[in-house]
Amino acid sequence: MISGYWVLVPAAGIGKRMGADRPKQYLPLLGRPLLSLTLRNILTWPGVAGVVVALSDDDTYFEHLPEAGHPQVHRVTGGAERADSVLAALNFLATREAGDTPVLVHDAARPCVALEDIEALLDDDVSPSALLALPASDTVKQSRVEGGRSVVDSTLSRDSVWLAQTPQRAPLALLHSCLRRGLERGEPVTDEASALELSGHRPQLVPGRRDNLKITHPTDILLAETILRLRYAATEDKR
Ligand SMILES: Nc1ccn([C@@H]2O[C@H](COP(=O)(O)OP(=O)(O)OP(=O)(O)O)[C@@H](O)[C@H]2O)c(=O)n1
Ligand SMILES: C[C@](O)(CO)[C@H](O)COP(=O)(O)O
Repeated sequence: MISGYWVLVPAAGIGKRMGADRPKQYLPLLGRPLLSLTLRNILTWPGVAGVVVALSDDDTYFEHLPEAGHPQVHRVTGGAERADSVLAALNFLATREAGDTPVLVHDAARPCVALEDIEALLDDDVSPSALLALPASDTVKQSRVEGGRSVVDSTLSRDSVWLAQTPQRAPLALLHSCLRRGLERGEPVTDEASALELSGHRPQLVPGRRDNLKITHPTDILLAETILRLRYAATEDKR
């Protein structure tokens, strides 16, 4: 398993789809702010060299998190889109670490990622450019709009359909150059893998667990709390 990698955490979003009274990364899960749970999870991963969190320039919540004072946690100001926030974190890291430094990018909004998934992504046999992803297990429909309604256009083969998750992994200099290039071209870069793909790379897909959900809508809060409650209980039972 690789070590000495850095984890970049885009946490500068506003959570429009959550529709809460604050950015979703600060909503409570089991009584703790979501971002605190995600950072606490990350800081248990084996071999982490440091964490860079990208925050909104008007973020007044982060400084109150216990992880804000952690020596391994650094902060930068994020940007208008997730990719801009990731680029800000890469800019910070590029002045401090060698270009071959492994980097993992992990959404603040994914607190439930399991250690077994992280270990799978960090395995020595995995490509230096890789991502966790959920293989489609339902029938997959392609839609089109007819008469103002979404209707089925076709049914896709699920065998080659995966839902991208995070962390997504790549060497620092490669990700930095690919992301900069994608943004300069105005490409829709919604994850790190798409930036690499646009430059001709083919990141490896590593099967991830379904419980590594991204907290996006209100119902996801309840799902995540249930996942974490069961996980903590299972950990207690092992003691
Ligand atoms: N300008 C942005 C937008 C998003 N993110 C982060 O990227 C992650 C995944 O993005 P998403 O789930 O879309 O979060 P939001 O953009 O906050 O959600 P919404 O699209 O509903 O506003 C989140 O941790 C979010 O904080 C970020 O760092 N900078
Ligand atoms: C990066 C990501 O988690 C992969 O599924 C996802 O794209 C981030 O959420 P967004 O809504 O696209 O910003």
